[in-house]
Amino acid sequence: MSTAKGVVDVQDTEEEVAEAVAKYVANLSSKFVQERGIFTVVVAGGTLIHTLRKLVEEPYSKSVDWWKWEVFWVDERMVPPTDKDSNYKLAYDGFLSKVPIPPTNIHAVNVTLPVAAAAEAYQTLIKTLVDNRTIDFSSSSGAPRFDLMLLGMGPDGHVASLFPGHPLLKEKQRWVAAVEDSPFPPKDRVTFTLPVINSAGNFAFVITASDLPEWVQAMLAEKVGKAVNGGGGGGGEGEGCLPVEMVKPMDEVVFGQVNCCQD
Ligand SMILES: O=C(O)[C@H](O)[C@@H](O)[C@H](O)[C@H](O)COP(=O)(O)O
Repeated sequence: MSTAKGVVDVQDTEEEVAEAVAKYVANLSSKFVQERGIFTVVVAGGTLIHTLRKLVEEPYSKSVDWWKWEVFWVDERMVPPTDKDSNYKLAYDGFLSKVPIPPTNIHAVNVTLPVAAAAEAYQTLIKTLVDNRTIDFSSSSGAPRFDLMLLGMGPDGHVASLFPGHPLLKEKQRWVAAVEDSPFPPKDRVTFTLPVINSAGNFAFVITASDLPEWVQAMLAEKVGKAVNGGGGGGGEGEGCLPVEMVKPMDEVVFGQVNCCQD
């Protein structure tokens, strides 16, 4: 799997998407472990974790150097880590509990704090890890550069907990922000902002839902078309611009199925 800019990997089935994603992540893991001795990975909630299942099966469960992984969340819902809505629980049950990543390398949002304090604490943690070079830094954007960001897209075009029309889409300074009015429950969330998402060293959209509304499919097909042509996507910051359209990292791979991201 190439990691060149604007790769689109459309498979026939979800099973094949899961295979392709596992191979892509395992390859990047070995590249970064070799180059940096560390692999910083950001995950989302949603169906992504289920799609990652092949990565925790053989051969990858044995070949990946899990001890070098540092794991983060692009967004978290402010519920206890035992709650069915917790992104931590989702990732722990489906992924993290199955591989030997040291617990100290698993960086969850502190959901015991009030949401604004939790966002600030997560940003402080990330700053500390940038300062000690665990997380790479993009001098061009001034934001952390995670080695890999694995994201999904919501049915309304939301990414992380950045929702259509939300003022946080214009955030330029903060790396992590609190959301207290999520249109999907729970209302309180902590999320990375676009400057961090767009600074990712490698970025993959993993989109396997087949029930996306037609207008979202059309928008995605357009984004995919732009990626195929090597562009970073169009769209500006104007009103009505979907969060997914505002995601423009340097190296983007879109994984999808034939029935989800093609016209
Ligand atoms: O906490 C969240 O809600 C997620 O991080 C969110 O951004 C998710 O990735 C999308 O909603 C896609 O979800 P699906 O993969 O379930 O479509």
